[in-house]
Amino acid sequence: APAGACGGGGGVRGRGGAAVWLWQPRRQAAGAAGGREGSRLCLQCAARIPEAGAVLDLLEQCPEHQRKGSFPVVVFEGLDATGKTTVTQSVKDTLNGVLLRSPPACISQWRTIFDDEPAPIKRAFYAAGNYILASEIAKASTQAPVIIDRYWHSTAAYAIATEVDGKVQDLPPAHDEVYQWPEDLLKPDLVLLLTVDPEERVQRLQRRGLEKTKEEAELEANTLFRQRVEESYRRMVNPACQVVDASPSKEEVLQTVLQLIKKHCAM
Ligand SMILES: Nc1ncnc2c1ncn2[C@@H]1O[C@H](COP(=O)(O)OP(=O)(O)O)[C@@H](O)[C@H]1O
Ligand SMILES: Nc1ccn([C@@H]2O[C@H](COP(=O)(O)OP(=O)(O)O)[C@@H](O)[C@H]2O)c(=O)n1
Repeated sequence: APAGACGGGGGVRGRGGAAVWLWQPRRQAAGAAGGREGSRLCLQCAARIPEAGAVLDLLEQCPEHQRKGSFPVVVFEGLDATGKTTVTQSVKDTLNGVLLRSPPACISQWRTIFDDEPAPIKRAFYAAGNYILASEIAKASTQAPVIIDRYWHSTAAYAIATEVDGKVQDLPPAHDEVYQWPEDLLKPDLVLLLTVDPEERVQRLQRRGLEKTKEEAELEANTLFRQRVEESYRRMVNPACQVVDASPSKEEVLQTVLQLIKKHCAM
């Protein structure tokens, strides 16, 4: 496998803007983004994991530079239990849309394997998942509105927040290229960031009572980590996230979201 993909200071650059930071020593640990090429190289390095080969095969089957169809593509982002699953389902039903998620169904059975791997490999899995998802978005958006539960912003925000220790002030500065959408990844029309205050979020988590990912357990325990994820979300640009207060009732949140979609997307 090419040297420098997952370790060492590599000189390789992917096509996407976000690719650059995989290769900068300070940022390598997150291995977060790396665009399509970065995640491909990192998964090649992880050849000892059979599933890495399977993800690579799927990635290779997806043409580069996917283009969106004429229907709107709307992404929902936010911490766990902010209401993404609830609202995406309702929006999909209301708009007769297609509901997709990152990572896409074709690789999601391998999540637990990659979640236990070192950060760069884990991030390469999620990054590759976004490029595979882009093919599905391209296809679906020629037929109907596409609603997506997590996409690139999740991959980037969690990776940035994982790599940095400490306070929000220790994040890469606003306008840093880590907050840029990768050039080679299909862009949505609208990204909505659902936010609820920490107490409400913990209550929702408890009410739901599902098993948490390791990272989500940490999120709950670690206020600083949660703040870094949220702040990273807020710094993402091109496209930026529109912040939606998701603390009102499910019906109210749905109405707010539908209004925003109507306002920002030609339908
Ligand atoms: N607007 C809301 N008000 C109160 N509870 C909500 C609201 N939206 C979602 N919930 C509840 O909060 C929990 C987490 O919501 P969910 O949609 O699973 O979040 P996510 O997909 O972001 O993890 C669920 O039990 C859900 O029923
Ligand atoms: N596009 C994505 C989606 C998820 N992820 C990772 O998956 C975790 C969220 O998984 P989850 O099971 O809580 O997601 P939901 O089912 O709550 O949407 C985040 O902590 C990220 O590490 C990612 O990096 N990129």
